[in-house]
Amino acid sequence: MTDIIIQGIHGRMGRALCTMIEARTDCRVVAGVDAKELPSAVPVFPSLEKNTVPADVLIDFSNPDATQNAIEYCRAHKLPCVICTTGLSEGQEQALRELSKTVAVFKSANMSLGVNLLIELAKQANAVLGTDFDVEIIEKHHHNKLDAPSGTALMIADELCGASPVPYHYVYDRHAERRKREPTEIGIHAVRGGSIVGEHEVIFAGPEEVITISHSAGSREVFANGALNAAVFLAGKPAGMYNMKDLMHL
Ligand SMILES: NC(=O)C1=CN([C@@H]2O[C@H](COP(=O)(O)OP(=O)(O)OC[C@H]3O[C@@H](n4cnc5c(N)ncnc54)[C@H](OP(=O)(O)O)[C@@H]3O)[C@@H](O)[C@H]2O)C=CC1
Ligand SMILES: O=C(O)C1=N[C@H](C(=O)O)C[C@H](O)C1
Repeated sequence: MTDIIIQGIHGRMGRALCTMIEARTDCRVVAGVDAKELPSAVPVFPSLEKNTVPADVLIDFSNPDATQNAIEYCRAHKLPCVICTTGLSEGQEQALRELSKTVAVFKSANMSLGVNLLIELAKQANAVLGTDFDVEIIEKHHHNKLDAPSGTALMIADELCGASPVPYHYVYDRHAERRKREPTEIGIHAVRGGSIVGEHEVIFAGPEEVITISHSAGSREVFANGALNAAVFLAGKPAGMYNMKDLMHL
């Protein structure tokens, strides 16, 4: 049984985690952390520093400031963590890499099986198509999302760059530009509206043909399930940086 603390327990993802965990026998939520005070079945603390409940893993779906607290708390308490919050600064990304030298850290901007498979398919497509095909990424999310572009869009672009000899650079949203597109660009575009859970499209536009690989999340359950699987996977693992490739054996 993996005992989990959820940071951001009263948020959209925190609530989805609490619902999904009820059906599981391999893990349970023992405490939460949230800026909001609301009734809860488990003790909820206003900050991790105030937590008094022992646990095996922390799952973080909050915001970058709270993630910074999680990094410090997990270092001090040697607590493995699953970091799902997006919009982190380069300094915070670096602090997570440092943390992973002493603690097991699982980090993914998208905990769904589908998006992580999409990344592998997109890398394969890019290797075949090369710079004859222009790469553009479009992401769509609900109107309450704070960061743009999405962590997933950036993760897709970073993975394409990492797997390609082409020195790509990113161009965001292409407004007020009057110039021709370069073949070494990856265009990244954000749409915000209504209750869209999360959609990502990778477009390879070539001479006379276009290939589009897309993923649409039907509900937050896909992210919640992925995060719970990651927490169970991570409990007891040695220090290191883990991601969905480790979980999915990609
Ligand atoms: N990796 C993945 O698969 C996914 C990642 N995400 C990412 O997860 C994050 C959270 O998303 P979502 O649940 O939709 O966001 P929400 O805003 O709904 O939830 C975040 C929760 O954290 C609380 N919070 C704010 N500050 C603190 C703090 N200092 N300490 C503790 N809790 C705090 C918020 O309270 P208050 O509202 O009062 O500020 C809120 O209840 C985002 O970065 C999002 O991009 C989302 C879905 C999937
Ligand atoms: O904020 C969200 O909702 C989501 N955020 C993640 C991101 O920024 O990529 C993942 C998912 O698409 C939902």
